[in-house]
This record gives sequence, structure tokens and C-alpha cells, in this order.
Amino acid sequence: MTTITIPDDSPFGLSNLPYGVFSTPGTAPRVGVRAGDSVVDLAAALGDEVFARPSLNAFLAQGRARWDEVRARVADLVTGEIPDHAVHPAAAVTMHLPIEVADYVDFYASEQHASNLGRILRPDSEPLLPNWKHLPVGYHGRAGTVVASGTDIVRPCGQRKAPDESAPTFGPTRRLDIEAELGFIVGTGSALGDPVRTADFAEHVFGAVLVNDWSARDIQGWEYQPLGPHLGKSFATSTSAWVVPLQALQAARIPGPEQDPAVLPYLRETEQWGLDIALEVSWNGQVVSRPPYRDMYWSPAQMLAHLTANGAACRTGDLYASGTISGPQREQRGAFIEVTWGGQQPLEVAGQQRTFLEDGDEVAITASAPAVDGGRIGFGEVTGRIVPPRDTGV
Ligand SMILES: O=C(O)/C=C/C(=O)CC(=O)CC(=O)O
Ligand SMILES: [Ca+2]
Ligand SMILES: [Mg+2]
Repeated sequence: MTTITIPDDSPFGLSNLPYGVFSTPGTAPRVGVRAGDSVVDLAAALGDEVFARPSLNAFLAQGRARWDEVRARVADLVTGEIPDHAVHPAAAVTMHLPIEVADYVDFYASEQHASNLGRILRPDSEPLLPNWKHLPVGYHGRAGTVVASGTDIVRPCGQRKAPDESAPTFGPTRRLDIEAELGFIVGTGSALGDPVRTADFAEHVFGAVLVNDWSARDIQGWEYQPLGPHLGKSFATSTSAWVVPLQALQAARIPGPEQDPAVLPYLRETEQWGLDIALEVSWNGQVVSRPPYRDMYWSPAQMLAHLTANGAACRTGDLYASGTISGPQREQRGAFIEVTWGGQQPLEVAGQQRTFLEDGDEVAITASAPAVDGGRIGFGEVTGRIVPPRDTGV
């Protein structure tokens, strides 16, 4: 038997205990919990086959009562004696995509981001379209191209047409960008025809991850009207490896922003709330932005209520992301198109003037939130490196 010592300032302390899917050399991916610098193998520690699977989905489908029970048992394990073979150093494991993604939806919940994109992309119109404060605008993305943190991102090819070009051409994107977001993972689904009420959010949502919604701005700018983002965003979306359970975010809950005009009844909450989560975006190792989640206009519960308001079912493994997180300052913007104002105001990165991503660039997004014990809750990181397009012969 062994014991785990968690450093006092660890972002993976007892108040966090996030879930992920890991493997060690020569073994199959399975569910683990992060505690300090260790990973606890839950199948080995608890003897429950639901954790021997290569995704969290089977456990997520068991529902809120079971999630709470397992969280209490894991806290006991981590503070007591645990079989040696059930503990691995975090540095010695490989992390995988934590969930088998069912559906993927991306919202647009930051007023700052939506206003900035409006100004950059539609300079002759009002920055916010008339619907924006009445409903959480979103689009359905591509679940099959959600990838684990660390996966290389192949520069996508597509049709590009700048406003001053007379015809489109096909080729590698010249305006490859990031979007720093928070993603929510649905554990328990809903029945077709039954909307999820804002009050039932915690019955359905298991936890949160970091998301980078890679975006090819030239492909997007040409294809998006009138139906919205398509191939400019569907080539890859990266998520962090550790799913932070909702209970770990109790101390991060803050009152939501005032919503004016008042929202329709199905979007109301008895107590509207947001989350005080601080993100950090690094470009080739240099911190270039600190997006504040606390400024988001639409809440996680409102987004889920809206997603199901028409009776669309949600399912175990659904991922819905907040949309790009941007604050009012330049150094709080969550996409490079905003930081560089459409590429017109380059940013100095490691001594070079930069606008969009080049091959070989690496982006890492991290985040932390206050913990109930006075420490910090860490989200780990979502990273990705840009690699050149494959030669497809076109
Ligand atoms: O305003 C637009 O036309 C486009 C906006 C985006 O690209 C943002 C998007 O994907 C949603 C978000 O991340 O907020
Ligand atoms: Ca996005
Ligand atoms: Mg994407």
C-alpha cells in the first residue's frame, strides 16, 4: 500500500480531483483521477469495470448521485492508503481524449468577442446583431474532429477569397487562428422532446474542460454567409485532458451579469450565475493573453436550456463550448484575429511581429479558478502545434 502526498499549492488538490483517461506504456487507456503529481487508476483502486474503459462516457451515464458518491470515495482513497499498483506519477502517463464526443456545439457567449468580431468582419453594421442579447447564438460543430490536447494540428486547406480578390482559390489557410474557450460536458442526457430547464443544469452537466476552437479565418470569411461557420472550424478542436467536476467549481461561482433586455422565461435562472475562471494563452511559450471567463454574458445553464429548448435531446458525451472568451482589454482577447485586429496590429512574439499562426507554432491555454480550501483549481492545459498541410495532389 502507499499514500499520496499532495503539495499545498497544487492545482490538483483535494478540492479539484479531475477525471481523465490515461495509459502507461503497454497498457490500454482507462479512467484516472489526478491528485497532486499522481494519477489514481480507478479501475484498479475501486475494482469497478466502468473505469476500465477508454472514455469517461459509461461513468458519466450513471448520473449525479453516482458522480457524488465516487467523488467522496476518491477523496477517501487519496487521503488514506491506496494499493501501489493503482498509483502512477503524472509525468509517466500518456493522456487521451477524456470522452467519446457525442455532439459538439459552440456558442458565442462573450459580448466583447462578439462585438469585436462584428466590428472586424462587418464594419458597416452594428457590432452585435439584433438577436444577440435575446438568445445564446451558437452553431453545431464536428464531434469527430475533437482531439486531445497535444495532437498536432494540420494546417487546413480550403477555399479562400479576400474581399479584394475576384475569385476564390484553393489552398492552405493564411489566417489560422485560435479561440480560447471553456467546454461543458453532458453526463446525463435528456429525452427527445423534453427541454432541460436551467434549474436542472447540475443533473446533466458533469464538468468542464478547456477548448481551443482552431479557426481558419480566410476560409470562414468566404464560406460563412448565410449559414455560419463550416469547414473553417471543423478541421480540429482541441480539449484539455482533465475534466474538472462541477463540484470543484463551487468557489468559482459568481453572480451573473445583468441581462438587459430581460431574457425570455425559459432562459431565466432563480439565481443567475457565472464562473470566475482565469485563462492564459501562450504563443510559442510567451503569454499573450489572459481571457477572463467571469465576463461572459450567457451562463452555462442558459446555454444548455437554449440548446434543448426546441426539444432536441442532449446525450452522454455531448460537448458544448462557451465560445471565445474575451475581456475588454486587448491583452484579454481570446482569439488572435481580435488581438491583432484582423491582422492589422501585429503582436510581438519572441522578438517577431506576428498576426496569424505559422507552421511550427505552438499554442497552450491554461486556466485556474478559486478552490473552496483557499487554493486554486487547475484545468491543466490544452496545447497544439501547427504542422504543414499534407500533399494531397490538388
Ligand atoms: O462573428 C462571426 O461571424 C464569427 C464569429 C466566430 O468565429 C466565433 C465563433 O466561433 C464562436 C465563438 O467562439 O465565440
Ligand atoms: Ca468558437
Ligand atoms: Mg473547431
